Amino acid sequence: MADAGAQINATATADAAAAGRRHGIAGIMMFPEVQAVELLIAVSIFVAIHSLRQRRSQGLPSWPLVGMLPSLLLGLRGDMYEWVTSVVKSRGGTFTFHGPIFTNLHCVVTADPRNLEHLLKTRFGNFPKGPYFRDTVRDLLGDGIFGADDDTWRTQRKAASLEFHSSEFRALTASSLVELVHRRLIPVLAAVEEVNGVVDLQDVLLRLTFDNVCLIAFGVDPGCLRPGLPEIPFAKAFEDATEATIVRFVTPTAVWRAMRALGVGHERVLQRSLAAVDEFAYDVIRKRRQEVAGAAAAAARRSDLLTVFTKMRDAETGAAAYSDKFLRDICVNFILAGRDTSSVALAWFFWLLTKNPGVEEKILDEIDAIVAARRKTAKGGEEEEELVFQPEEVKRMEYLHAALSEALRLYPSVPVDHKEVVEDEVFPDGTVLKKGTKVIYAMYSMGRMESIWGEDCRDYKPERWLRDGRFMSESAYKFTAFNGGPRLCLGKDFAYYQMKFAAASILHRYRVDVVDGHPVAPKMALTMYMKYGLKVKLTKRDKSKL
Ligand code: HEM
Repeated sequence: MADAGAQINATATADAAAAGRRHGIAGIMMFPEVQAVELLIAVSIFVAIHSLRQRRSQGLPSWPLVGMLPSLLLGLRGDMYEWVTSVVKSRGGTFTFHGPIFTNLHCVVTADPRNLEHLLKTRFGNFPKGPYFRDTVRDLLGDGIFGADDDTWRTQRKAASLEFHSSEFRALTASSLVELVHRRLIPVLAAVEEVNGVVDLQDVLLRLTFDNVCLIAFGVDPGCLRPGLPEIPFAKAFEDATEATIVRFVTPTAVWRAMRALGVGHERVLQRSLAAVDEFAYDVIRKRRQEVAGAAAAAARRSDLLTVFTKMRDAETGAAAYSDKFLRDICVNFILAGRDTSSVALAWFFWLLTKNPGVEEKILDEIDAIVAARRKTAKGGEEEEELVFQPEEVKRMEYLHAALSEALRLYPSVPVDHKEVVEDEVFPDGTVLKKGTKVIYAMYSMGRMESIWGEDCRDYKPERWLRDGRFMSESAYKFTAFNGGPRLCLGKDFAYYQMKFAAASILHRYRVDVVDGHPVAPKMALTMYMKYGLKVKLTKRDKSKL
């Protein structure tokens, strides 16, 4: 055998030498070219076979070194959410994304309700937010509920849950909304209507919910929603800090850490805006502690989260249960959770109404019936100066509830969410998950799966939520806009109340028309903003109809 090998080698060397002799200097130079071409052909065949195999197994071509990144980049050029939807659908609900080597882009993406139930409820403990998420958001969110797991999360969840279900808190949410909608939102819209102007409704709604959630979390009104729509330093700092934090998710960890250490780029913006957020937060906390310590009448009346948590005492020592830093984290997390979610949902809802006038008619009929019933029972037929919807009336708006749920099904405020696998696991659909795998669940895609909602899944049909005219909720693992299981959105009831109150108050007074030609598209962010806002014109309704 050794001899045969040696003979082949000798023949090859002789052939090569002959080729070199035949071509002289040129032959010597050509020889490496021949090798390069052969190598290129070999690599091309390998890539083609590999890519075809991957195309079959994952629905996307996967290339050596860069994995599926080229497809992702192509997807990012268009509508990212639609791209994910098409891929996830082609794979029957779940697919594995292979990112480039040495990156943290590998993940499993799922839109299968069975997997969602497994992940959010059945095996909840095996799918925490995880250290990657926590480390990335820690500068902004600290140990607050959004990034926390285990006991840190449980303690806050329990305390906040008690508070969210208390009658004082409900009263606060109702009264703060009356104040914001009637003293601020309606006057701002009236001013626009009077001059036949155009306004970005998404911006107005974002201001409304930012002020509202600050009132609930801090007991302080930043005043974003005011005539002239002024820029408020705290709101601006909060927005900048959130955006700079999001950039970290698409930047390799070592890179943003280095940028943070050097104080450059987005990290510089983050540091500056965090300083402004903290200055505002610690100032409010200091004053509130003084108020609580002095047993001031004002503190006794307050039921915002900050006051409630400030009053909590350690059972053994009787000292304040929470540090200033922890109080800051609690408030910042609630503001993040509640500031944009309801407003972007409302923006999509108003846009859907302009496309579906039949739905708007039904909402108006429902509101008209409620208003008519109130007028019938009003003593001596007295007319109110201004119609303010009462909590029990808002509760009776079942069609509106369905129309908002349907908007959230198609445009969930949180379009995708993420978890990390602690121990090796298998999803109910058979997908194998290795320890440390990131799992993305695609809420936006779930609203567009025929397998979940039927052939008409892309149609806006509030009726799918109604049985005999009453709203019927869906499984949280099918309609995942509010998450599900132990981490179900804490603000869900409040958000519905807020959205219904604001929507009914606007629709009762104004017809909202999107400006002709205004482009509507989702922005690629952690929240489902409209990329270009929602430019609208308003027309006063004819009240004599009522
Ligand atoms: C339409 C409006 C809203 C939607 C669609 C929504 C959706 C969600 C989703 C998807 C999550 C899970 C996030 C995650 O774990 O990564 C969540 C969590 C949460 N939401 Fe909401 N939310 C809304 C409004 C609100 C409001 C107004 C508040 C409070 C004022 C709020 C408070 C929270 C809190 C505290 C959590 C964390 C729960 C936990 O981790 O235990 N949400 N929400």
